[in-house]
Amino acid sequence: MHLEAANLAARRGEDLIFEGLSFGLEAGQALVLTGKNGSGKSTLLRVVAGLLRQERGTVSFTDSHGDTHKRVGEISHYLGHRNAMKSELTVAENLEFWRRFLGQMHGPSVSIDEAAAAVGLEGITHLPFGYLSAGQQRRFAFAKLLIAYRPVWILDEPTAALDTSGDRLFAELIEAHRRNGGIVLAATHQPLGLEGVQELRMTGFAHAGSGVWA
Ligand SMILES: Nc1ncnc2c1ncn2[C@@H]1O[C@H](COP(=O)(O)OP(=O)(O)OP(=O)(O)O)[C@@H](O)[C@H]1O
Repeated sequence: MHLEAANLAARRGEDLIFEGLSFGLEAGQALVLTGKNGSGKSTLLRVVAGLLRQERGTVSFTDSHGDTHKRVGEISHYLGHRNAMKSELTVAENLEFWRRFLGQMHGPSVSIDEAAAAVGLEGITHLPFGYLSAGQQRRFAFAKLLIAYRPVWILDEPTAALDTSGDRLFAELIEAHRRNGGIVLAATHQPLGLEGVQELRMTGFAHAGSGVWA
């Protein structure tokens, strides 16, 4: 399994945000994007997820059978700044919608109740999503990743609005995904507490450098 980005460039409006950006991730590996506000982290994640068209370059995913997919969004979960849930539907209705919409790929997935328990919120899936606190909403947005398997997780500020126990819990769920051979690409302003991840420091306006997470 392999996620490959080669020579990517992306533009927002008139500005070239980055160019010549390449990385490769094998099963179990994670890449964390860091950098100041506006440096292009969300832009890169959206390009990889297929939500934004790149100016140049390619993104591809090769599965465990050696088949290459150009539409990485189809084999990915994308957790953006917004939670992608309807406020007026219950948590269970929202997650059921996503389960049906996403369909099942071969790989580990759990029931809605199990996913709620995994994010520490069992027993409240009957509530409208809009009734929940910001942290509870973020936890259920993350539960979406557990109910339908996708090998690649693309996460934009996944721990925004979370308390300390939520931070730890998300780190454990991400690590479990990696242990199962999953690939993670995440943007963050704070360390996610993940083991052995690579870091890509985004600098914006076509200057990006890479290093190793300290
Ligand atoms: N729709 C848009 N049209 C024009 N410019 C945009 C658009 N969206 C983002 N930008 C610009 O692209 C640049 C990169 O934005 P991006 O959201 O990728 O940054 P980021 O590193 O994720 O920031 P943050 O840490 O604040 O989330 C910024 O200068 C931003 O103003």
